[in-house]
Amino acid sequence: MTTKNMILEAYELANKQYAELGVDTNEAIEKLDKLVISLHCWQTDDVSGTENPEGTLSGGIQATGNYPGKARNISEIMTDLEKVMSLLPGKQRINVHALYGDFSEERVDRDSITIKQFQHWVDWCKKLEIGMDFNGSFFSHPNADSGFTLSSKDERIRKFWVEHLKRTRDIANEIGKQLGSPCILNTWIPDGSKDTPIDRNGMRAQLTKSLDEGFKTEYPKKHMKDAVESKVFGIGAESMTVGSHDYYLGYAIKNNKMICLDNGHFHPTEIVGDKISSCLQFVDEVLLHVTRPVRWDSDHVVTLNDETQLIASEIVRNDFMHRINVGLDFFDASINRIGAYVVGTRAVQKAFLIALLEPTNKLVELEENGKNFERLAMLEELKSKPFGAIWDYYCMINDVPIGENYIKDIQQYEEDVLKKR
Ligand SMILES: C[C@H](O)[C@H](O)[C@@H](O)C(=O)CO
Ligand SMILES: [Mn+2]
Repeated sequence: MTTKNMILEAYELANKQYAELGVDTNEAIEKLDKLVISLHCWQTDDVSGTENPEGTLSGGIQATGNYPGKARNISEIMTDLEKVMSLLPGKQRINVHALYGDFSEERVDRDSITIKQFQHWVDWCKKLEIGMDFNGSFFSHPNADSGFTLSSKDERIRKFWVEHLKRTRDIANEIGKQLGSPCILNTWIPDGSKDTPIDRNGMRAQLTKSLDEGFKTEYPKKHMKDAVESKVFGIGAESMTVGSHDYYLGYAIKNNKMICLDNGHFHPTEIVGDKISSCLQFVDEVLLHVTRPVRWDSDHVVTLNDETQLIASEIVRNDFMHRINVGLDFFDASINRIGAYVVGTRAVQKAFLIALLEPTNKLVELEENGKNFERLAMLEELKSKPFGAIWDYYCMINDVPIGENYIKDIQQYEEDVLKKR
C-alpha cells in the first residue's frame, strides 16, 4: 500500500471514530485552515537584528546557544523563513521587529525610521501574498541602557522612545495599507528595576504619559492595530516591571487597545489559557505570543504541552478565532533554527486541531449536569483518539512533509545552506 493510501485509509477510520462523538473531521480541517500564525522573524538570528548584529542583546531577554547557521542579513532571514513556510501546512504571516530594517543604504536611528527601511520586507510579503506584523524595538540600544525607555524620567530618553513608538505606528499603518491586511503593532518595553524601587507610581505615570503621546494619532483599524505586551520580570529587572499585567490590561481597556499575552510573562503557576476569556470580556481582541517558558521566560520552542493545549482549546471552545491573533515568540540558539520554527509552529497547529476535534457541547452538557467524573473520563479518553491520522491527512492535502519527514528536509537544508554560512 502506498503512503498516500495508508494516510487516506487511516483518515477514513479516524473520521468514523470522531463522527461517533458528533465531531466532523472535515469541518475541523476547514476551520484549522483559517488559522493564520504570525511567524516571528527573530528565531532566525537569535534576536540579533540587522541594525547592529554584533551588538549585545539587552532588555532582560536572552538567546542561549551557538548552533551554527544563524542568519546574518535580511536576505538570509527571508530565505530561512521561506524554507520554514515550505514545511508548514496552513497559513502564516510574518512578524518583524524594528531592529530588522534595511540599513544598507543609510543607517538611521530608531527615532528616525520610516517605511523606507522596511519596504524590502513589505515587497517580500507582497510577493508571498502574506500579511506582516510589526514591533517597536525598545532594547539593544544605548538609550535603553539605563533600564528605562518610555517610563524614563530623563526627558531626552523618554522623548526618543516616544518618537520611536510614533514612527513604528506610522510604519505599521503603511505596511497594512500596502498589504491590504491589518498590521498588528506590538509595543513591549523592558523597563524595570533590579532592586526595590521607591517611585513605582512615578514610573508608571511616565509610561502613561508616553503611551498617550505615542498613541495620539488615530489610524484606521483596517490598516493597523495596536497591542501592548505586559511582563512579570526580566533579567536585571527582577524587583519591578513598569509595564506589568495589571498596568497594561487597564491601559488596553481604557484606550481600546489589544492586550498581548505572552505565556512566558507570568508567574509559573499562572496560565494564559485561563486569561483569554477574562480579557475578552473587556477588550475586542487579544494578541498571543505563544512560547514555552522553562522555569523563567526562557523562550524555548513551543511543544504540544498542556499550556499550549489550553490556549488553543479556550479559543476554539468559545469561538474566539476571529478575536485572537496568534503570534509566536521563542528563540532557541542551541538547535537548528529552521527546525525550531517547524516544531514550534506545528505544535500550535496540532493544539488547534485537537481543540477542533473536541465534542465541546457534550462536555459542557456533562458539566452543567454536575457529571464531573464523566467530564474527566471523556477528557482523558479524547487524548488517545486518532488525531494524528487527521493531522497527517492535513499535511498531505497541503503538500508538506507528513509526520517526522520534515526532519530530513531540514537536515538537507543545513548541509546545503546553513553550514556554508
Ligand atoms: C523579542 C521579544 O521576545 C519581544 O519583543 C517581546 O515580545 C518579549 O516577549 C520580551 O520578553
Ligand atoms: Mn513576547
